[in-house]
Amino acid sequence: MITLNGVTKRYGDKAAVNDLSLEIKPGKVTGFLGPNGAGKSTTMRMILGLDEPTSGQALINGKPYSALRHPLSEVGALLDAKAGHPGRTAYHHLLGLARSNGISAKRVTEVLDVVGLGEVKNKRIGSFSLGMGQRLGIAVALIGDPKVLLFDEPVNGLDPDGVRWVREFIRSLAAEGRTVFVSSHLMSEMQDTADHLVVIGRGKLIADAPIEEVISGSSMNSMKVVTTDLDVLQKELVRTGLDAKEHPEGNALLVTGGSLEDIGSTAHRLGLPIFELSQRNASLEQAYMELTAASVEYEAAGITQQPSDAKR
Ligand SMILES: Nc1ncnc2c1ncn2[C@@H]1O[C@H](COP(=O)(O)OP(=O)(O)OP(=O)(O)O)[C@@H](O)[C@H]1O
Repeated sequence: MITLNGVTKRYGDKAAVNDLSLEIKPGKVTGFLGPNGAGKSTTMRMILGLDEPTSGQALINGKPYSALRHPLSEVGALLDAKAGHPGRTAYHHLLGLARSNGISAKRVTEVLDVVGLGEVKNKRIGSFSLGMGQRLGIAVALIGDPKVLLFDEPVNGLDPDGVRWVREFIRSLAAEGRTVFVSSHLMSEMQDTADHLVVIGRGKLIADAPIEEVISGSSMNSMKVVTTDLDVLQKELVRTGLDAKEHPEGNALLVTGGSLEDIGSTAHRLGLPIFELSQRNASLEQAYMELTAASVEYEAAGITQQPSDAKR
């Protein structure tokens, strides 16, 4: 479990992280989202004891990182996959880390197998592809068999096979009951990986909720209805407080702000037959864009963020 109690980090006048309180729970993947400069890396660094909060506390299993007696056995992190001397073999890179932390050489072989690097363990890190480097970074995070794991942009630059492997691996770690906290800018990837989301903007908490709740809160959730008299139905839906307009596909209405039942009962009351009544859920990307629209730090002049097409 990771706990943040009113954590603030100031750089001069600027609060990179502003009074953040959170509990990141075990047994699920918690996605960590926010625009560039929102404070994600700073938050992760404070959890890992690499930055000191200006005020508040960042705790791992109830203790600040500095108070952990065997840190690698309590928390593992993938922050920069390129860390490690290029002339060293994967095995020796991990062995050095294991030895200085009282971890057995057997565990080194074990984690190399777990991440699929067993056969290349005697190759130099410098010859590794990005995907292999990422697997090595994950092996480093796992070396002490910690219950808490942090991954900063773990699929950055990976090919589709690599992305899938990381996603399934991260999910399996949560399924084992570990606390898994993952940051990413790839919304579609987050939608497939995370159970719960924490969204921050300009250092402040914007959302802390199950992923379905974040998506269902989007105004981009819409319904399509097809009937014989679209004008009559549209007027009545608008009169009852729903937003109904012509559907971009034509010969239908696009309705937001109500439920399928609202539309069905209104049509029934008007005696109109329904030929199609369907719901289209927003994507995580659309929900995220709405949530963070007010907190994007650097926006290109003249470009407003438009949620992309609802079709996926
Ligand atoms: N060492 C530092 N000195 C001064 N300002 C800093 C420092 N580290 C971070 N900041 C500022 O704090 C804010 C948060 O940065 P941070 O890197 O945590 O954001 P982020 O959400 O990880 O961004 P990104 O998605 O771009 O990686 C930014 O405005 C950044 O410029």
